[in-house]
Amino acid sequence: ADKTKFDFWFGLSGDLEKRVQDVCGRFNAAQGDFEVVCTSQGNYDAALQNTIAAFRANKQPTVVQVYDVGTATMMLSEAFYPANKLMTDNGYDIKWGDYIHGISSYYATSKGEMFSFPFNSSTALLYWNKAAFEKIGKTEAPKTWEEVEADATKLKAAGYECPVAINISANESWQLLEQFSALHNEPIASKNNGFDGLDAELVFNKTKFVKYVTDLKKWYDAGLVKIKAKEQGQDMVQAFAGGDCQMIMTSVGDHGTVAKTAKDGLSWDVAPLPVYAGVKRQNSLVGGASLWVLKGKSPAEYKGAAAFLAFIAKPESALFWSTVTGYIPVTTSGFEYMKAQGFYDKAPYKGREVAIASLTAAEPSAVTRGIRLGGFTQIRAEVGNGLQEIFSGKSDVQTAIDGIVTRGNAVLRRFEATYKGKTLP
Ligand SMILES: O=P(O)(O)OC[C@H](O)CO
Repeated sequence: ADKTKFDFWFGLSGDLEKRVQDVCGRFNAAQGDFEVVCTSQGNYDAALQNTIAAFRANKQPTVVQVYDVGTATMMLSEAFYPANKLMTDNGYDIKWGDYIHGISSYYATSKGEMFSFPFNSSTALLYWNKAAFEKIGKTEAPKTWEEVEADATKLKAAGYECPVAINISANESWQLLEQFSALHNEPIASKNNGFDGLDAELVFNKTKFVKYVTDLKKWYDAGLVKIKAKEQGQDMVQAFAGGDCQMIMTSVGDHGTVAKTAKDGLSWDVAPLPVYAGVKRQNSLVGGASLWVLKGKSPAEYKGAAAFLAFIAKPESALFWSTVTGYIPVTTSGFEYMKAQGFYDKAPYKGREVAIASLTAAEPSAVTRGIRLGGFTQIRAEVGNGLQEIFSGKSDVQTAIDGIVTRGNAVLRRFEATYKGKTLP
């Protein structure tokens, strides 16, 4: 019999795009009834925007990967088939309690229902060059921002031209604003980062974030921080893997890519992101994306989607996916299976446990559960614009961050008006 084909659109690109294709290939090889056709949309923003546009034209895929901060937009969109309902309708008994609580709670409704499947979960980490640190007499990564400044100064004096590299596009709102705020237990927005109402307002122009960006700019002016971008030939991950820059902050999802592309002999490791001295470290935010099923497809396609999602949820799939990327397992059974297989005892996977330690450093607070704000793609774009203004010297830090908040709040008010009378589920 002919196989039922269905589409899966996703946001990951580069090496991670190939790894998603590996997962699709494994599913297609594992059974004979369905064929998932997987297509990268280039990045997370595009995956969400293209899906919304396709939905309007009735050309949507059956399954789509939506990043963490797209959750509110999806939940209010009425474009999806709830994951929990899809699985029940197709005869699967998914143990939702098997999903690691900090991960499932990011995506769950206020009643604890799961409308999407956690897939690639991450957090941001500090990647550091051990050999360079040895040159300045250190065997450990800096734990505070004060230490980062001191270490970067010494690295610079020792001849390292790029002690810290950052990217400042919209995407890095994640590390620079969102993760930083969570670690310092500071809100991004009122109403518990939006979880408690569509009338939330951005507040990060009045938090420690302002001091942080002020310091980053000061360190940039002193040559301790360099800005990298793919458009200029090298993004920060490439700069780190190439040994050109000694510290970066990026997703543990990039761990596999760094391991694979690191220049010969590069000695490196990962550590939790630093916090300012005297701050009690909070848990970092769960990053990554979840998988949503869209409305308007045939029963056969839904059967395929359910089989695909059940396949991904298996412990063996967790082991495969985590091994080839850097993403953390999203289920307890996956994590236990990986430990039983000795995964974390082997280099270079050892360091991956740092991500779990960072995510569980404290019981999540009201502002470290996640972010649930509408239109967050546009808000991140505003964060990117504001950072550009600051680092190009066009605007002072406070003025630029006030501007991000004002424009971001306008995005939130438009979203609220679109869904007038509705509340988050
Ligand atoms: O780079 P990722 O996949 O860990 O995702 C980072 C952010 O959570 C995306 O919103």
